[in-house]
Amino acid sequence: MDTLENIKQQIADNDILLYMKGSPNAPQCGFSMRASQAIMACGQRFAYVDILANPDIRQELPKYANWPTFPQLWVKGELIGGCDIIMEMYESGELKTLIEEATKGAEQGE
Ligand SMILES: N[C@@H](CCC(=O)N[C@@H](CS)C(=O)NCC(=O)O)C(=O)O
Ligand code: FES
Repeated sequence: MDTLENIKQQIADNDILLYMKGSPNAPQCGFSMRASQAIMACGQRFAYVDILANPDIRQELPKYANWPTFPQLWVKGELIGGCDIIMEMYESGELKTLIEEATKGAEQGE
């Protein structure tokens, strides 16, 4: 599968998906660390892709997303944003609501 198809598949298959540097348990950059910790604090399972281990995705996703940096949080096929937006939404409580809503859909078998 080519990289763009792979990206589209990942976004379609995972209701909550974080593209990041490293993993939630071993983030490789402060921006990815803060973003993954905020999402973990919302208490739901989420998928992630380590873009340091996938340089083709690191190169292609910013063009597809029209968003130049990592991390990138995608919920239900839509780009939510990067670290700044994730932290703002976390602090206002919006992130928890968004993540919980996205998980509810999955439980109903959508
Ligand atoms: N203000 C950004 C900070 C993220 C950022 O600047 N990321 C940089 C450094 S980790 C990046 O992804 N650069 C492109 C790259 O490393 O491929 C946000 O809110 O997410
Ligand atoms: S890897 Fe240097 S700022 Fe993210």
